[in-house]
Amino acid sequence: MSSQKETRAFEAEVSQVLRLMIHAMYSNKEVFLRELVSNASDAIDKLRFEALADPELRAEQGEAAIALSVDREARTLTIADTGIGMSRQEVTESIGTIARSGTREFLERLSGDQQADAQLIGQFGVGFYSAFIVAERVVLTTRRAGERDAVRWESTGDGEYTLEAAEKAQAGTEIVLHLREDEDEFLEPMRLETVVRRYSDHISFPIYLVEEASEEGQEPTRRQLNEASALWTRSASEISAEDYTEFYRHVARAFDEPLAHVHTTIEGRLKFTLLLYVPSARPFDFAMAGQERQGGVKLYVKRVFIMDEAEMFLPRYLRFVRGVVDSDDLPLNVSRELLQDNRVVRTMRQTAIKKVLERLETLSQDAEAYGTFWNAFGPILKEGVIEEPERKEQIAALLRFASTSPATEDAPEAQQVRLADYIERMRPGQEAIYYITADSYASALASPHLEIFKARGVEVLVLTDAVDEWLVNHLSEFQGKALRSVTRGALDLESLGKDAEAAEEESAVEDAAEEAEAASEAERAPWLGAVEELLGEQVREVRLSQRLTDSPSCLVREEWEIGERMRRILEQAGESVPASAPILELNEKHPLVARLAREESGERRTRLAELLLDQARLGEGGQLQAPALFVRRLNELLVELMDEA
Ligand SMILES: Nc1ncnc2c1ncn2[C@@H]1O[C@H](COP(=O)(O)OP(=O)(O)OP(=O)(O)O)[C@@H](O)[C@H]1O
Repeated sequence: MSSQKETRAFEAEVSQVLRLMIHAMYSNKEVFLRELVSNASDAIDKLRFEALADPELRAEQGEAAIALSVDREARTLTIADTGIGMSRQEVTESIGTIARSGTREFLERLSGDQQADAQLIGQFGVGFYSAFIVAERVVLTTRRAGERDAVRWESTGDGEYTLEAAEKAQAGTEIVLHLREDEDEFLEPMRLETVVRRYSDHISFPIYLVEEASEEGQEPTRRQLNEASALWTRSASEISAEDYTEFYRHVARAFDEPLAHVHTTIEGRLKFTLLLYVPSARPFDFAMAGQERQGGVKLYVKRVFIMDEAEMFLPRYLRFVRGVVDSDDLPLNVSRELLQDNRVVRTMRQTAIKKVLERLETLSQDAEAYGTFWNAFGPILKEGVIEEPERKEQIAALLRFASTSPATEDAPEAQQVRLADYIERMRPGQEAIYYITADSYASALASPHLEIFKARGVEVLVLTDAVDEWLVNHLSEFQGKALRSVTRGALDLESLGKDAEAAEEESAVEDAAEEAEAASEAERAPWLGAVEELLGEQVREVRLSQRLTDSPSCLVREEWEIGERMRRILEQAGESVPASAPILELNEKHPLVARLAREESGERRTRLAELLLDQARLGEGGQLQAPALFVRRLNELLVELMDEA
């Protein structure tokens, strides 16, 4: 390895983030210490873990501790840990670049508006770089445990850094902050103590403040600032709300206020502790589909850190949960493979699921907090209905939907209606829970399929998340009431129930609908057969509609068929979906349909029939194979009508 000093440029984004961060975080500058202590604690965890299997590393372990020391004359604050340290390559990778995918996404979201960006960075956090809020120069010396050579990284945070070989007796990392002019407060022991107690009391290892001796020749003294016992091992009554929050921020690498936590120790045949949190915001790198983060919790075995993102302790649909699980029964040398099919893990997982779902139930009694949760993670929780059929009913009770009878008028599209609310509001005699799936609330509301429901005052749930298409396939009923799509199957008007108060207003609508019903029950009008023939394989059947009151036509599918939206979602995901012809329903009361029924010219009948079919396709958000043809037919018809007028 070269011992020469080399100068390198930061990735362009680093300088950008640094500038922004110093500006944005200044009002809360003390958090730099939390960040550095949090990294130090992670590094000690990692060394302890690696040392389990490696006696050489064990020999290198010093006292697992973090030391803060100040040099008043030099105006420096030093944070030293006895953790795993970093190799030269690790330093370049972790400190010189922005490696975390979340950081990239964060940068993409920057708007250029300083204030908005400042807020964003506040939620995001910046880890190591936060040192530059208070330091004009940072010197990091580190030696990876098991390696001989140490490396020194130095930067003033203005676009470049230097790297050079160094000596370091103890494995670990030492960060010297050369404080900016106005930052003398961080040379004060009292100030450091307050900050450590506020943000880092939960850290499992001792954090010492090393104080210069008051008289020359004397040894420096050291004082422990934090409690230094793993937070989850303490009893809940001894842990303040702030401690819980700061611990969450540490384990989840998050900056929000968690919405809720579960903290429980089970002592029986197995002994384990769970400290699990429900975050209030979705982390930046929490993508919804594709290469999303696995989720999972930190696994400790008898208080020793074993792994991050241990996903086997929670199901996929709870992958937003963060926290720690600590088992007394697993072996310290446990591997990911071993955890996959393990009795201890299964028990811990079942307890975790039960506790988290119960906690969500309690949380749901607080509409505001639950709304925050739902907006961040609702679509993920919905996966539970699909993933875990045994708990389907329990999870379904936690779901919230938008509805045609919104809970709040100013945000009608908000997902706030519980299935139980819906059932409570059902009209007497109404048999099913009706829903419509669509790309947006607005497009759902404009759907012709909703006409009869609107006319009858029947509430319909509006499902706009992609996962809803699967959800409804797996949730065929709730509390004994079937879930039924308004776009599927034959509609039995009786099943919509009656509303005694609105009976009179309804009667006109009902009369019309009943007439249609009578007509469809009576011998099928021959013109329908003729239209069906004209449209050929494009439709399975043409029939009179009970759904429509205003629109002339709509498409309907059978319960078991793949709907138009599901087809689009699957096709976008690159899956081919076998074509199936829908049923075309026509509204006999509509003048265009009436005209179609009595039209004698074969050519005009074809044109009208095709137009009504295309309109129905557009009405459900589908695409026309030949939009130009649709336009031509429409124009021809308009011109003819103008001529007639
Ligand atoms: N004291 C340390 N000892 C060993 N490695 C460290 C230390 N501090 C930082 N690192 C390494 O540098 C990486 C980047 O640290 P940084 O604090 O910038 O981000 P992070 O810890 O990954 O995430 P966050 O921004 O949430 O803190 C860490 O993931 C770790 O690998």
